[in-house]
Amino acid sequence: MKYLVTAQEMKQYDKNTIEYLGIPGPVLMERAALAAEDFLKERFDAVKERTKVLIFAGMGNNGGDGLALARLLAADGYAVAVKCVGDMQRATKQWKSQWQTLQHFPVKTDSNIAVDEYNVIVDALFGVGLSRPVEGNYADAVKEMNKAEGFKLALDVPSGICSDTGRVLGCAFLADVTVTFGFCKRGLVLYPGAEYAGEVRTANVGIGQESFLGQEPEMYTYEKGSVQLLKRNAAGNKGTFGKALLVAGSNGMAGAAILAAKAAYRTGAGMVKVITAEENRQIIQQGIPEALYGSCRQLTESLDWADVIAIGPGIGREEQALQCLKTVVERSRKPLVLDADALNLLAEENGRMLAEELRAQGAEGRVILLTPHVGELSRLLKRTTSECKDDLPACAKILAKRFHAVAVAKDARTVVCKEQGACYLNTTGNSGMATAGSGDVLTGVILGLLAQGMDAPEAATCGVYLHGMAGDLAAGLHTEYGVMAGDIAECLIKNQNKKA
Ligand SMILES: NC(=O)C1=CN([C@@H]2O[C@H](COP(=O)(O)OP(=O)(O)OC[C@H]3O[C@@H](n4cnc5c(N)ncnc54)[C@H](OP(=O)(O)O)[C@@H]3O)[C@@H](O)[C@H]2O)[C@@H](O)CC1
Ligand SMILES: [K+]
Repeated sequence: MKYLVTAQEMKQYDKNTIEYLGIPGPVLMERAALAAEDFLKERFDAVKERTKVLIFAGMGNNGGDGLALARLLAADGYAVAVKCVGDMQRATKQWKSQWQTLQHFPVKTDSNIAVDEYNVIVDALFGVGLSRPVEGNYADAVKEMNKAEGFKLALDVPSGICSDTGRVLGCAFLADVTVTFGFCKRGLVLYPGAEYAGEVRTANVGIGQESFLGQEPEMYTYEKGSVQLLKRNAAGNKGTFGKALLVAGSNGMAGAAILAAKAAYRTGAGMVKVITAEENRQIIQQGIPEALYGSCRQLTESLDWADVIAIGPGIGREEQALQCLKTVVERSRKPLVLDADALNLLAEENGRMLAEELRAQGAEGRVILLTPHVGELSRLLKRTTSECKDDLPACAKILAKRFHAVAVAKDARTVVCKEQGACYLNTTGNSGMATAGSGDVLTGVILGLLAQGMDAPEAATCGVYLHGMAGDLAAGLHTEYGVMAGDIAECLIKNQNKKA
């Protein structure tokens, strides 16, 4: 597990480290600068004589890191220059102290620095202290850095990227690599920040879990290779691995049901039964002969049969779909995944009572998982899609609380939230997965994991991770252009623990 922090959390952990653990701020700053220097040496030591480093320093402690890095590099024999941006009178105490020390080292700091003479550009304008859009001299500096041709390194956060949301505030530095200090910031993983950050290296500067003082970060992700599936019972039979009921596919939408059912099997479910429109019988039985088939009339008895249920992929919004949803909600209390049109129906006026019923069931302890994409989320929360996109974790949390459920908010970086506790942000997957049917596969994956007895939050996080890994494998075979949902289902669980 890897923590992802907000600016406020990071500042609190800095403060705890200094005030409670007794490690002085200048020590942390020195370690931050040393970590950045280590990285540059790893890349450029072999061509040291030809490496000229230009550091743009703001007036906060991020700028202080930049000054400390300039000193370390100069002492190591690199050609270094520093361009200060901002009013030195207003610089932080640590900045001023770094500036004084720097005067004893051969670092160019005068005003006539020609940017095109440097082949490494370091951005130390703003870190977690960015509080408003970048404008004026700062915006000019960002543009100058972006225009320069050299290798681009950001210290802590690319300037202009909001550490919490990954949004661009005004304009932002486009880095090749970001060396971030202590913990990875959320904004380096969320888009568009992730694109501006380039490759992210998280450096240990002496701020660790001891600095939480009981307040853990509210977001985490899985590192590649860290996801564990439930151990399979060698003596098990198909009943051992769970009976998964899938209500999916209206007339003409059999594909959604096939994809989800396939994904549930590929993830390890023992038995999958598909309840779908009568017209789909033949195509389902040909498309996935391993699945049991039932018509909508057999729904009630199938609810008794099932261990876990998913409803939504391809069901449409017609009366029959609403009736199926009503039956699933009212006639069963078994773990339930709601996706696609099941969510749209809940968001509509004639699904309002059903949504209320579901909320009440969630409050009484029914296991509910909701898997909306941004559009479905916006309908459920009655917010615009850009409001949801701009702060997906916050919106997912609202949904989880409203339904006392696990919310899986799907986007380029999918978020999983429970009512209480930390959110999971997924980092596997690629643009190839933005393709029809990809969400149906995810529903099947989560259903398959639930069927095997995984608890709901874990099935959601693990499911999203595995789905993304399968998408990455599929992109390896077909490129991000060529991935189709069926490829994702085919690649499930193959080498899911392959390291990056
Ligand atoms: N604590 C520690 O010991 C450690 C800290 N570390 C480092 O410190 C960094 C955080 O430092 P920080 O808190 O000083 O904030 P930082 O990002 O430098 O910027 C603040 C300055 O920018 C200004 N400002 C903001 N937005 C602006 C805008 N749009 N346009 C113009 N000005 C703007 C803001 O002005 P103000 O808002 O106060 O008017 C203030 O002057 C952190 O990212 C890491 O690199 C590491 O060394 C590890 C140990
Ligand atoms: K920076």
